[in-house]
Amino acid sequence: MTDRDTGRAGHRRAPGAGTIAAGTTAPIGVPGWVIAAAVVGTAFVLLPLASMAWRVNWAEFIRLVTAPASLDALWLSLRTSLVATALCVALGVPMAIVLARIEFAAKRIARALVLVPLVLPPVVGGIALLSAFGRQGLLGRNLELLGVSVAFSTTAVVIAQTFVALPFLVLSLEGALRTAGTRYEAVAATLGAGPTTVLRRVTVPLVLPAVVSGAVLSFARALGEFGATLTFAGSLQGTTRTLPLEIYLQRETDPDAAVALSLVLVVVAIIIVAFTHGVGARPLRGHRDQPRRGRPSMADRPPSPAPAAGTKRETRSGAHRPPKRFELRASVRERDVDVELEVAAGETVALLGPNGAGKSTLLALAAGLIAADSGQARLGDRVLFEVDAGGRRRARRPHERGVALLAQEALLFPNLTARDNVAFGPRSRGTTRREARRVADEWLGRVGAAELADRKPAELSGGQAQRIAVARALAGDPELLLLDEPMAALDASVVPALRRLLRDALAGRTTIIVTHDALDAVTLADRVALIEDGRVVDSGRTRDVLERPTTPFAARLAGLNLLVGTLEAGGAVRTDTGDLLRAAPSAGAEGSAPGSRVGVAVRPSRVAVWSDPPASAFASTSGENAISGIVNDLEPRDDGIRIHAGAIAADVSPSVVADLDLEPGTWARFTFAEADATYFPL
Ligand SMILES: Nc1ncnc2c1ncn2[C@@H]1O[C@H](COP(=O)(O)OP(=O)(O)OP(=O)(O)O)[C@@H](O)[C@H]1O
Repeated sequence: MTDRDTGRAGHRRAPGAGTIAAGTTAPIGVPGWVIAAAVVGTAFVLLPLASMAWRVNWAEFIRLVTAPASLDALWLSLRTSLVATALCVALGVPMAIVLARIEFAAKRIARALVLVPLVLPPVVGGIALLSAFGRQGLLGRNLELLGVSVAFSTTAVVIAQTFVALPFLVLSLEGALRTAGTRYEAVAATLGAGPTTVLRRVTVPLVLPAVVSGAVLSFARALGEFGATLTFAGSLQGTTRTLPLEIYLQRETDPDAAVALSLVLVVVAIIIVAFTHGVGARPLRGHRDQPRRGRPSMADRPPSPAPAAGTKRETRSGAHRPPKRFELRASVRERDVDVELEVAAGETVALLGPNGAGKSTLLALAAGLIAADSGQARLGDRVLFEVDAGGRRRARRPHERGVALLAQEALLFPNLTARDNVAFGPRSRGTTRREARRVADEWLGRVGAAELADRKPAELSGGQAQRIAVARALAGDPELLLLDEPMAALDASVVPALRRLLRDALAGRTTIIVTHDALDAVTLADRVALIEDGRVVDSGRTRDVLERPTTPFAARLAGLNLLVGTLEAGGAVRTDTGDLLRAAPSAGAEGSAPGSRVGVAVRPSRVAVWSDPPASAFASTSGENAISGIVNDLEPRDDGIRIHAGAIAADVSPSVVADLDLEPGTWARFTFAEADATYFPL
């Protein structure tokens, strides 16, 4: 059964959770022939290198590699490769960011062209460079007029090396950026960070290992560059004759020197590869999936409870900006979402709906993470976005909205400590470093995480990380707080403490909380809005919506059966499936006219189950309501078994299921008393 069917939160796996833990080897073995082929492959790579080491004239080695011409070449190679690497980083990082983060029409073509030098024979690259920068080249011709001669200079060596090495950096960094995704960047923007701050404090630190390994690979490629350099820069000792060129020349005149210098290059290559693997193997991690072993620290325990309070309104929330009213009316055609929602100043609205209903889309519209095709949103008297009749869009960017988003996962920035994570919002909004840290410490104290301030996210459990994420979202004092299933990814044991924390923190704040859990709606929200198939289908006081569900989803959420039908004269209800039911009118339903559409609600625990009904007149003679149907699901529950048959469900004990021999496909009769059912207008 799916979440959509039940309307309840599906169990979401913690990242990395699984039968075989990440990092372990699956105990299924590897076929012997694969191992044999791998050994042959390894020998194929190592044999030439080992042979070269064997050929080296060790007695003369030092003299050969320290000859003036060799040292000149080595020194030139190192200098030019370093400069080329710096150029690769300076040009390649922006190129990779544009390719990974911006959608534009000719993107595939642009990517293919950028990567061409990777597959081009280097000599062809050299000719291309001559065509651009040579004396008669497209640019070179003009440079010559200015007295600048590029070809056959050390500058030409750097250009040739950069030309062939740049794709390595772009390729590895673009892949890393795609893998990292944009979720951290979206969170940073909603905390108030502008694009440059997001790039500097979030994106680059996240992919730093890829930048470093890409740079090292580029350096290695630059160091080994031969064909393009020879064609474009020539072979002038001390000016353009790099180590590979020197080796090539020496091969004719002094083979021992060529082999010795080759070995030097091999050693440099091995060091580079080892270093790249070391860096690449250490990706930045988010929080741990499991709590630390050993004695639980204070911070592993739930935070101290909020001050005793009767209702959400009465709880203390600390000083913050006056709350603002939020209004949204928007459509997103691609997702078939067309929603309208208002949240009063200081109110918390729980947004409930089945999977794919449009809840996250609504939050993304409010946060500015996706664009609407029509409509507008306002926060107080500020317009967040507006699409006019002609389709022209005016929108504040996410960091200009004063809207904070707390997602299912904490998404703490892995490179920052807990304190710096919480200080991120205030810092992004221009607060001094000192003040931001003070605010961060205050919030960490409020969420019961003061002693975690200096830990990195990788040293936190999921519950701890989410508490710090709450502090981070609130430290920037947002005018609208968006919570996207903030407890869905957490272990059940830490949920009550976080719910208490939120209950305190949300008081007096304009908040939308997406949840699958009716308990969240009851304990945290003033009002609920139900969203189904991209439309808000119902909204109202939490109690009212749950007591008088108007859709099957809402009924399931409230743990009620909902039988929809038409009111008949005399107060009975004829359901859409033809059953005649008697139920008490709910408050406000007394005046309903015959022929009006009504819903009948009854708790599954008040429904009795019988084996296949022979007596069709049972209902009218016994005073009980009766519905017959084919059992389509048996659902284990904490206190028994829920039997589903079409629109009705009944909670019974396992012994009843055994006695009646119930299983999917069998007929059963479901009965309930008139006094246990209420009807209300739809
Ligand atoms: N990135 C996307 N591109 C295109 N369509 C999307 C994208 N994300 C969601 N959708 C579609 O938009 C609709 C609304 O999805 P949304 O994620 O807002 O639902 P939801 O109520 O948040 O669901 P869930 O409870 O599963 O998170 C769905 O039909 C979904 O398939």
